[in-house]
Amino acid sequence: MEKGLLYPVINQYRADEKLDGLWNFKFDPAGEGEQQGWQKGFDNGIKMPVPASFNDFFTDKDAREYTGDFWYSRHFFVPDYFKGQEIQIRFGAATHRAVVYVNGQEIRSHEGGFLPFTADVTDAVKFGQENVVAVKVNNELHRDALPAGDTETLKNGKKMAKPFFDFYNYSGLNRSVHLLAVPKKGIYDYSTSYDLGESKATVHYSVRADSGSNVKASLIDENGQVVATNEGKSGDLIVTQPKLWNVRDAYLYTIQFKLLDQDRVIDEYQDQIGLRTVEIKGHEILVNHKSVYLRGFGRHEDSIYAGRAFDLNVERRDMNLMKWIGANSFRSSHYPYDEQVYRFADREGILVIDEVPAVGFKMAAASFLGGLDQSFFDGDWTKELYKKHLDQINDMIQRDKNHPSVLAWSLFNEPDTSTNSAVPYFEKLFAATANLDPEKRPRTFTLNEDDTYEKSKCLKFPDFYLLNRYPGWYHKWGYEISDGEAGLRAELDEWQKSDIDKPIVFSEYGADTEPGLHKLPSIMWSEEYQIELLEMFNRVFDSYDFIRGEQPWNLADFQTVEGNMRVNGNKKGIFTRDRQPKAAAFYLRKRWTKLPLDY
Ligand SMILES: CCC[C@@H]1NC[C@@H](O)[C@H](O)[C@H]1C(=O)O
Repeated sequence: MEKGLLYPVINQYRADEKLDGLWNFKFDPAGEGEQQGWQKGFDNGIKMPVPASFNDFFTDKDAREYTGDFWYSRHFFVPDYFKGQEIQIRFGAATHRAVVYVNGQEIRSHEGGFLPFTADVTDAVKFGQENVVAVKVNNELHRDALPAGDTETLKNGKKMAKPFFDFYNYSGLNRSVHLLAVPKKGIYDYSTSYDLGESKATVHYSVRADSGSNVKASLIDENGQVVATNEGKSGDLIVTQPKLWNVRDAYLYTIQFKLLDQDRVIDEYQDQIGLRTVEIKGHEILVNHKSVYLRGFGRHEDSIYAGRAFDLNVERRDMNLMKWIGANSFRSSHYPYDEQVYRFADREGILVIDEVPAVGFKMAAASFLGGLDQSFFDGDWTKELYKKHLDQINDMIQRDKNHPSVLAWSLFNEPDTSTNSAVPYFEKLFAATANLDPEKRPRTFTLNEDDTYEKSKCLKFPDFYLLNRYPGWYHKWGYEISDGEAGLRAELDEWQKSDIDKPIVFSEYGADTEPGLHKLPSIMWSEEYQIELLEMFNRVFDSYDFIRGEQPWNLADFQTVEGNMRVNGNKKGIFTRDRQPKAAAFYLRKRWTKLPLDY
């Protein structure tokens, strides 16, 4: 668990210098890096862009598919005037694990390829001089790590990733790297929660900072007017006539904390927040006590050239596509996205179901690759897996808890929930995560095809349900789709007859579609069939009032491992991988823009 994951800010107490750009890069298949002294830095090697996945830059298959250790290194200057500050190197993500060295000294290691971590390098840097950072990264997949998979060694001795999940194992320093100088006794974290009254809103805040200091908190509106202040490390900021953060109608306040030692300001942190509440009531999802019907997508951080790297240009385009089509939400399938994505969503009024990379926790996924027939939760890997799983939920909630866009936390994607061993694992995890979020937002996970109402043993845990269902594609496809609809309705009738009084959101459904393939009458893979499948699901959604959301899979086509079921990746996108519309995009836009934006 990280000490603090505050997003970097610049002010008179805090400096932030990005270390993005070309780093030196080397594969280390023989595991000889330390022995060769690479931890002291190296100037030879491939010039590798950061942030980026390394995979798609290469023209040879061994490099693209490389699995194992690989190294990054670059020089960086620490100015003399940073002296007295805590010097940190903050990695937005190193996929999947990393060891950080500065001037040859090992600083720390980190596990988890989709969340930030900070290396305190204060005692290792030379002030007023050039320094060198080296990072050993490893992208192997294991059953006791997130996301789950295996790493096999081929007969030629090369390692190969065998994911239990359907996205390419893009690896590297996928997000920005920052050199930070912050007060040694400063603000480590803050959290907020909200109460909305008739004509006022109360911001309950709490600041984690060095003992012996005090805090002056202020709330500032979009015109720069201070609308509320309070003294104390925790307390209330009360806003009269508040402008609430609403779905697709965002209003952001700046919250500012000044840390005082006696009456001297020693640190300051400012961030943008939105005044809103989230709750589940019966089978309704409520934002500011108003029912919301989710429309949007499962997504991936995925684009050509830089793979899984965060790309501001792609994010801007994706947000515009979602606004154009009439969406109001997305799920960060299947891992926490770059922090800038949530800041985009905060500004655009888009709701996010934030998902931890607990994907592939199902032997069916592994047996897709010849796995075992046991439960995923009674393997010799389960104990270690649980520790990492809880750690990454902790960090995801600690990192993302102050975003108004975050609606809920998804703790798994399509896990095994139908075996007896699943129950104690879920029991323990839901108990351990119950109080991590100061706002107590709903926790959930997606239910795979096999985890139906009658088969799943874990339906008591989630606060609402995310269903991934694929009649019309993985079964009852093509001309049989009418049977697929009948089967889907039969399952939903079971849900309806049950005493379950929680919302259901369809978080995945769809058809692989080759853009430009047209056929009358339709056949699978044609653009016409993708629309017919969506029409079938929408007929079903419109028949059950406890269905409170529709998020087809996926916003855009994305890269996966190669295989006889993938044509250069997963083609279930409503948009192509270069973000152009398939015919289904116009069909969904017609359906969704009929609804009010915030409905
Ligand atoms: C039947 C499981 C469907 C599966 N669900 C998880 C996604 O990550 C995959 O992309 C999707 C697919 O196969 O299209």
